Amino acid sequence: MLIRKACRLFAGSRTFFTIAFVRLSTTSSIMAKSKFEYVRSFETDDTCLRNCYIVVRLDGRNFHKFAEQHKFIKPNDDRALGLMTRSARSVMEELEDIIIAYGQSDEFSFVFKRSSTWFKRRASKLMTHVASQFSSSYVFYWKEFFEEQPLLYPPGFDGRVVLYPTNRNLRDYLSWRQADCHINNLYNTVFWTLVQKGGLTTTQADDRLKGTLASDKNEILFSEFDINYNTESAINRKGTTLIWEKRDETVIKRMKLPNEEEKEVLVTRSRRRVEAHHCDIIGDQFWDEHPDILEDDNC
Ligand SMILES: Nc1nc2c(ncn2[C@@H]2O[C@H](COP(=O)(O)OP(=O)(O)OP(=O)(O)O)[C@@H](O)[C@H]2O)c(=O)[nH]1
Ligand SMILES: [Mg+2]
Ligand SMILES: [Mg+2]
Repeated sequence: MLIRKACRLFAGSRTFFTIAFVRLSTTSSIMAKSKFEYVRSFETDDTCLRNCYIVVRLDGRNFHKFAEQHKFIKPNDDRALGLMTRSARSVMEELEDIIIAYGQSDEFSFVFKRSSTWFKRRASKLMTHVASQFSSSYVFYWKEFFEEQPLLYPPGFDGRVVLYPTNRNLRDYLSWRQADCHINNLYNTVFWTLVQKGGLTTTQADDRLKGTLASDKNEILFSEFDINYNTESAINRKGTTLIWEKRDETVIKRMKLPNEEEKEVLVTRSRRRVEAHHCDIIGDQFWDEHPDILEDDNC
């Protein structure tokens, strides 16, 4: 009522209207904010424990079907592995504090350094950033690897966060993933060799391999197909490990010194780059050769 009167009195004064409107709307939005703000307390604290390595592992959703529909080569498709590695590289380059990543098949694990304070160590933020950067990169770079094969539908990746307090725990985690790569790849290699070269049906190949040990599988490959498993592609046997490494880079620069003509000079500088390795990470050699990856347990 009072406001309406005041409005009539000051009709024509734009300033008054503006001030009154701003005051009213501010008051009501403050009231609304305080009324609704309690919902924030429903958010749970998902801060990762300090001094632990934070591992985010992604895995392709229903990639059995995705691989069939996109005609992935069996048992290993270099295009698919290349695209996974390209996407993981993009995650490492875009997101801070990832010291090492390990991938095989449709999965990739990313390890954040122990002392990372990125996103206040909030598990959900870390995981969703990794998953979304990886997924969008997978789609973005698809054509670079699959050329004529169209992407038929948007792929998805699930994510989980696991904390490892000691260097031994972290190394054992990575060893577990590499052992999984080895077991699956040996099985898949023999299975598809029996089918593709041995003429067995998939059911017959499955039956033939029931109860066999790794040594039996190696023997089948060697004696029946002349294949030495140890000389098969390291990417497939060992998976892909990505780490940051310093490399010297030489570029040509045009320079002009006072009282001299402009000339081209070679400039060498050291740059950090994500490098891929396809080697054993279970033994000590890799870790001895790259002592900067792990932080001291006693820090
Ligand atoms: N042909 C072929 N298939 C692949 C390749 N890489 C991954 N795959 C497929 O992706 C699957 C990945 O296995 P899982 O992650 O255990 O299973 P999934 O079907 O993705 O199911 P969820 O992860 O539970 O959603 C494999 O079983 C293969 O069918 C490849 O290079 N070639
Ligand atoms: Mg999967
Ligand atoms: Mg998987």
